[in-house]
Amino acid sequence: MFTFAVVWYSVAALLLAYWIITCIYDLYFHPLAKYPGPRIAAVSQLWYASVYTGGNWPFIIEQAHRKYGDVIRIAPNELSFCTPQAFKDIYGAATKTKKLFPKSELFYGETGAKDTNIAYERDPDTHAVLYKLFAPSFRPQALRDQEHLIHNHVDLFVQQLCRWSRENSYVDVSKAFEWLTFDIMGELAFGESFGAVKNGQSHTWVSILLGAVYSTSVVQLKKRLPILEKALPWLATKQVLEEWAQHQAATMERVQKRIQMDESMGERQDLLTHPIRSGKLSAAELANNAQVLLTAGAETSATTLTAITYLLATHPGSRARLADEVRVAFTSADQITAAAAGPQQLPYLNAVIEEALRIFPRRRWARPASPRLHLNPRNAPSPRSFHPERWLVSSTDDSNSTKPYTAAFSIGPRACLGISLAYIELRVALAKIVFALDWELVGEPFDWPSACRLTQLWKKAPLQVRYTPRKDEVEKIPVLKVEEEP
Ligand code: HEM
Repeated sequence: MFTFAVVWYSVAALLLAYWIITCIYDLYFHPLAKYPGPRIAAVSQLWYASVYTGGNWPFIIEQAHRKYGDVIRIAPNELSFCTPQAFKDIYGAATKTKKLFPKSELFYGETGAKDTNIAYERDPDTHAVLYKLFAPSFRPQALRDQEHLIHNHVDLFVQQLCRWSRENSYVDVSKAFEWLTFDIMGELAFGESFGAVKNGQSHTWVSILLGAVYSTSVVQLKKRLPILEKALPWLATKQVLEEWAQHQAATMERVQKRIQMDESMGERQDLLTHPIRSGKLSAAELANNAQVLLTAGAETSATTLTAITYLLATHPGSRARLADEVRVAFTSADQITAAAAGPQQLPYLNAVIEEALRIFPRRRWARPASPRLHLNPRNAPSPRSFHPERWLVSSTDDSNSTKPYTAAFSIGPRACLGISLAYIELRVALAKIVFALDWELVGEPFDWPSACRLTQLWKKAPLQVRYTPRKDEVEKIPVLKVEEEP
């Protein structure tokens, strides 16, 4: 007799049979079956999802590459590569024999007009239009014109590092560098700083942005696990949704203000000057792009500066060598400029920056070649060691050593638009801090990189540092010119 129970059992048995057959197919007959990797990753998205949501993505992917090799299967239809050649093939520009490898739709989801921005846009033609609008603001002359703003922020920051260290006995640099870089990007994109360094605390706009980015990492998985799409409204709390709506409104307000300021800015240019004057983007599109410029530009530089601080504090020999280089090259802090801190002038400072970018690359990327290639021992011997000297090998050296291949800013048509700006910030900030201050970690030593988690962006573990002025140099640094936050 037909009962509901029989129907349910039959449906369950059919589903189970279907699942078993799919697993057998994925494991033995799928076109990717020959690639090694965790067995569970070959048959389901669950491995990927659990690794990603736990924040340990880079560490586990690196371990998996160490265990299984240079090409590994990380999901039923997905491979991860970690060799320089694969990186060049995947990220490089299209050629006569090679098509462009687009950003993955699994990563960015669909982009409609509402979502389009320079970093997320997948369509090459639409991206090219946006690129033409934003690129002029990142050209060398445009950046040179804005460099003095960066100096104002860095000079104030150096003074504040001393003040905070004196008053609180340490500074959590994981936060402090975010204050600095978001203030700089706020000034360069919205025409006004967030005033976080001045006030010694995060601005609400930034806290909500970072909070939302960290807490919505699960959104990244909705294309892989469609069930999440239905569950998302329940996963995000009412408060998060309300805060996010307020944040969007505040972004729009800042952009409207920036548009109104445009005429009074005269010759002065910033990152939005060209897109605004082109008249090709609506206020909503400008706001969306400004937000992505801030996130792409500030969090990345802050993470790199925090990583450099940790690496130098734990490698006193490297710090002493860097201090020697900087303190011999300059007799006062106002001689320090991005050009005067370039690779020809300060090779060791630039080697330190490259080495930190190698060890602690930016977040997970939208295509399958992993930046963990930086930690491939065939690319960089003893890859976990901080060894800036590996960047000082010259092409005329007799030894067999070569510089590692790294691509911290990516390559090809979707490479970082802000690379020159990033180097200006990193060189100026590092040179000025090293010139004026000494520093030491506070508390029990710990492995800071392993305590950080990747949830879309790096969620950095607190890093407590005590700064002390080197002689009287701090007093010589010009005092701040940053406007008060209204
Ligand atoms: C240490 C600092 C930085 C690092 C390591 C870094 C790294 C990267 C990487 C790896 C990408 C490619 C991402 C992908 O393929 O998914 C990228 C894209 C981008 N970055 Fe940066 N970045 C840094 C600083 C900056 C700064 C200061 C800005 C200035 C606003 C910026 C703006 C952008 C933009 C707009 C894109 C998207 C480019 C496009 O798709 O055309 N970045 N960055």
